[in-house]
Amino acid sequence: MTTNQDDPIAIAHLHKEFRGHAAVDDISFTVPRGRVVGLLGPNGAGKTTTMRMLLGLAGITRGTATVLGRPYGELTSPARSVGAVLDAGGLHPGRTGRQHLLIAAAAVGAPRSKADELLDEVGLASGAHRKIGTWSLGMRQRLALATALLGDPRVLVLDEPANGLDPVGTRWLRDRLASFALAGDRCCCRPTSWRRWPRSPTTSS
Ligand SMILES: Nc1ncnc2c1ncn2[C@@H]1O[C@H](COP(=O)(O)OP(=O)(O)OP(=O)(O)O)[C@@H](O)[C@H]1O
Repeated sequence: MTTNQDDPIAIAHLHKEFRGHAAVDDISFTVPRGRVVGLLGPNGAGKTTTMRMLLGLAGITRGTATVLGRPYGELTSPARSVGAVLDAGGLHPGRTGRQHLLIAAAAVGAPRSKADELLDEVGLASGAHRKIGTWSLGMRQRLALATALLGDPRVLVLDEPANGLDPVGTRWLRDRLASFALAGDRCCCRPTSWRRWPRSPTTSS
């Protein structure tokens, strides 16, 4: 597959081995501006590992993965470049949703008002003062998405963001991602498990 290195996400001949076993084998794709692209493949096909390499969370064995033309580690303001949801289970259970978002806002230099605005937008305003440990999976997914949006990034990378969302939440997420991609020159990449599919991940938009 040919790739365009000018696209906001560009993956070229990416390969990852864990102790001699290939988790990702020579995958290439790009995510153009204004698009929401899904990465499809069965469990264990390497979707999450691909996203982790893109975000600098896993080393690359061979190939390249760039966001806005650079490896993630070379971005000058990563939070303003790319927002990510990789594991909504990683939130601190003893903090309230609002505490979590205020801490994250301070870390990326976003105003406190942005945290409250996003809590409202993702439908968590009424539960924001409860501890995250008491929240449902869908609520945690919404909070993770709000966290990813804090820096007003140009690119979103989301790993199975609809997990745990109710039908209304799933519809809201679809519309939100479409409007995100359409606003300016932004784009979104979201892996989705799909059983009964060849082992190598493929893309669809
Ligand atoms: N840290 C690790 N050490 C060893 N093997 C790993 C590690 N992370 C992932 N793998 C292996 O790499 C392969 C790809 O895993 P990955 O989580 O990327 O798949 P996936 O497509 O996201 O799966 P799922 O749809 O179940 O989330 C799997 O065989 C997995 O066991």
